[in-house]
Amino acid sequence: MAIIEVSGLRKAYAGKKAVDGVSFDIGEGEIFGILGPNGAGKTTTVECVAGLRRPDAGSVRVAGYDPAADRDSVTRVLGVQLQESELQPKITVREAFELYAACYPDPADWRPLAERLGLTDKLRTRFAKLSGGQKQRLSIALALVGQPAVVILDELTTGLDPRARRDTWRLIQDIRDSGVTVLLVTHFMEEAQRLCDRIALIDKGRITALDTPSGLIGRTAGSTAISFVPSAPLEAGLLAELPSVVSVTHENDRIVVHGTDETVNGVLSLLAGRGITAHQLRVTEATLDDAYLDLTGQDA
Ligand SMILES: Nc1ncnc2c1ncn2[C@@H]1O[C@H](COP(=O)(O)OP(=O)(O)OP(=O)(O)O)[C@@H](O)[C@H]1O
Repeated sequence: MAIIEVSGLRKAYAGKKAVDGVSFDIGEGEIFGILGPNGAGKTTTVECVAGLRRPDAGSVRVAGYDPAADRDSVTRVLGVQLQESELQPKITVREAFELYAACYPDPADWRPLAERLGLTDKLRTRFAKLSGGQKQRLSIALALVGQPAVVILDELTTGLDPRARRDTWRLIQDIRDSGVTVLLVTHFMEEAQRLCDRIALIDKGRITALDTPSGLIGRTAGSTAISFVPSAPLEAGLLAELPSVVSVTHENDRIVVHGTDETVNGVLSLLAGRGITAHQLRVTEATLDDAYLDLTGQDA
C-alpha cells in the first residue's frame, strides 16, 4: 500500500520551473531514493511532500493527508531531517530532545533513541560542540522523536567520513526494519545502490527513470563488459555480430566487448569454437554510477 502518493507535482520560483510534473508512489516500509544533479528539484519535491512548500499544481498525499491543507495530521505521521538542519548553537543535546518531544502529542521516549544513535554521553554537549557525524545523528534522532510512519532524510551523509557514512547507512536500515518508510534524497550512488529499494532519477524537474537499483543498471547500454587478450588474432567483425553487443573496442592487445550476460556467453563460445584462449579474462558489471551517467548524461 502506498503511504506517499505524488501526482503531477509542479513548482516554480519566480516563473522558473523547479519541479515540472513529478509523479511517484512510495510503499509502506520502502526505502525510496531521489537522486539527481544539483538544482534538479529534489529538495523542492520533498519540501512539498513535507508540507513546507505549497505546490503550484498536482497532488501530494502522505498517509492519505494533503500536507498543504492538513499540516497537523501530516506532522503526526512524518519526520523530517532536511539539508543543513541547524539548531541554536548553545542548545544542548538533551534540550533539543526535550524541545522536539514537546512538539508532538505522542512523542517517543527520547532516551532509548539517544542510546540507539550513540548520543547518550553527549546529552550535556552543546550543539555547536558536536562533530559533523554527531550533528547528523542528532538530526536523524530528532526526526524520529514524533514516532513517524515516514521519515524524510535529505542528503544525510553529505560531509561525513566513509566510516560515519557506513554507520549512518546501518542506522537507516535499522529504522526501516523498525517499520518506518524512508524517503531519502542523495547525491551518492553507492548510498542509493546499497540502501534504496527503488530510486527516482530527477533531472531538470522531471523524473527521467524510476526503478530498482538493479533495474536502473540493467537499462544501461552495455551493462556487462568482457575483456581479454586472445591467444590468436580474431577475424575483424566477428565479435560485433554476437548477440546484444553494444560495442567492441581494442586497448593494445586487449579486446573489450560491452553487452549483456548473453554477450559474455557468446564471446566464450566463439573463442572455444576457434580454439582460442582468453588470457587475462575479466567480466565487469555496470554500477549505478554508469547507469546514472547513461540515463542523465552527467555526473552526480
Ligand atoms: N527558495 C527558492 N527561490 C528561488 N529558487 C529556488 C529556491 N529553492 C530552489 N530554487 C531553485 O529551484 C531549482 C531546484 O532546486 P532544489 O533545491 O529543489 O534542487 P536540488 O535537486 O535539491 O538541488 P541540490 O542537490 O543542489 O540541493 C534550482 O534551480 C534552484 O536554484
